[in-house]
Amino acid sequence: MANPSYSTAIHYKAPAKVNLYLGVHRGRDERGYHPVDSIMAAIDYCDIVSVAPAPKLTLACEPSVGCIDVSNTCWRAAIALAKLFDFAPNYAITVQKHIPFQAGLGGSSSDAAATILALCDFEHIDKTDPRVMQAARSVGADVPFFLHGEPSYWDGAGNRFSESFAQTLASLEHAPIVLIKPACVGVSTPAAYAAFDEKPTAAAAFAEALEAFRSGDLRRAVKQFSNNLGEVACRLSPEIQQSLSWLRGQQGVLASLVTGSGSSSFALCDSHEAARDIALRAHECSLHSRATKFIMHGPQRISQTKAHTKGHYLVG
Ligand SMILES: C[C@@](CO)(OP(=O)(O)O)[C@H](O)COP(=O)(O)OP(=O)(O)OC[C@H]1O[C@@H](n2ccc(N)nc2=O)[C@H](O)[C@@H]1O
Ligand SMILES: Nc1ncnc2c1ncn2[C@@H]1O[C@H](COP(=O)(O)OP(=O)(O)O)[C@@H](O)[C@H]1O
Repeated sequence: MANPSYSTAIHYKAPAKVNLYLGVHRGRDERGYHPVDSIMAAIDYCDIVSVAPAPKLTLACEPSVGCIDVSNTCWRAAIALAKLFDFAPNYAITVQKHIPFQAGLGGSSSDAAATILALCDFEHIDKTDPRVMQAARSVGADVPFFLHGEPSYWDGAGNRFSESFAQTLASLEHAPIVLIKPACVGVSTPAAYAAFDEKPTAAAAFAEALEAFRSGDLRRAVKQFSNNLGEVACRLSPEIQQSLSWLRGQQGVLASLVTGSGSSSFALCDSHEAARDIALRAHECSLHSRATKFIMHGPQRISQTKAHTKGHYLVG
């Protein structure tokens, strides 16, 4: 693994997301993207992205995600930002992967956003410059969300900021969440959208959901949690449907849903204890699980000590 000099490296914690509402609509735009209404929130389950100056652009992921070049979102993010701001992307990027991939948790999008933010630090780029968002958008639909990081509504292809719920959903901060994922089951995002095209399912009424999220009443908002791409994921894999049904039957669950294109599902719980108990029981049922909490921000810079302590990374 390429090892950036930790004395000069910048480290970011890159959090995962869940979709609280996802409505996918028929049709594709000129880039092949479906129109969506997406309400996302970040959770405290993080990769660590480290960036250091180097003779040329290099990338390493540990453990491997099977792509360390142009097919990796961090690589694409570095190239896109460098082109827009006219600098040479001579940096070594390393990613400590903790967020499972093909899981609907947006790990690769968050890694890309963290890469962009670290390069902005090195290159003294104003992070509010619209070209920073442009670079994010060019890498993937969910990358712009991570530059904001607060619970928010995105439309277009899911990459156009529409509305923040940071104020109305302030009570979501630190709220308990449990994630579960059938072992060895992943869903490719393009495959999920292709399966949607074959047999589109209608999105839940969005106007009602939007009103509930705006109301500031979390109990009202949770009743509107919905994801029509999750239905597609359940169709593609019976294990996802089974794990979601299992989750729905657990004590302390306020609302549960497949996130994004799957394969993870999540539940907002009535206590951290309930979330931890569900995670333990899921583990006993051979499901991957993680109890954690909602956060109100995207990737955040962390100190060298936190990022790299004798090879162990402090996460979540
Ligand atoms: C489904 C969602 C929900 O948040 O997330 P994940 O499940 O991947 O986490 C997103 O729409 C995924 O966003 P992201 O993972 O960034 O997708 P991208 O890499 O940009 O796109 C991968 C492919 O998915 C399809 N795609 C993506 C977004 C969209 N609005 N319509 C699409 O049809 C396209 O085929 C595209 O080529
Ligand atoms: N930085 C990255 N981390 C993880 N996967 C990546 C990365 N860059 C590209 N990929 C590719 O993207 C695919 C899924 O990305 P991911 O964001 O984890 O999907 P999802 O959000 O649906 O879980 C992986 O199978 C992998 O091949």
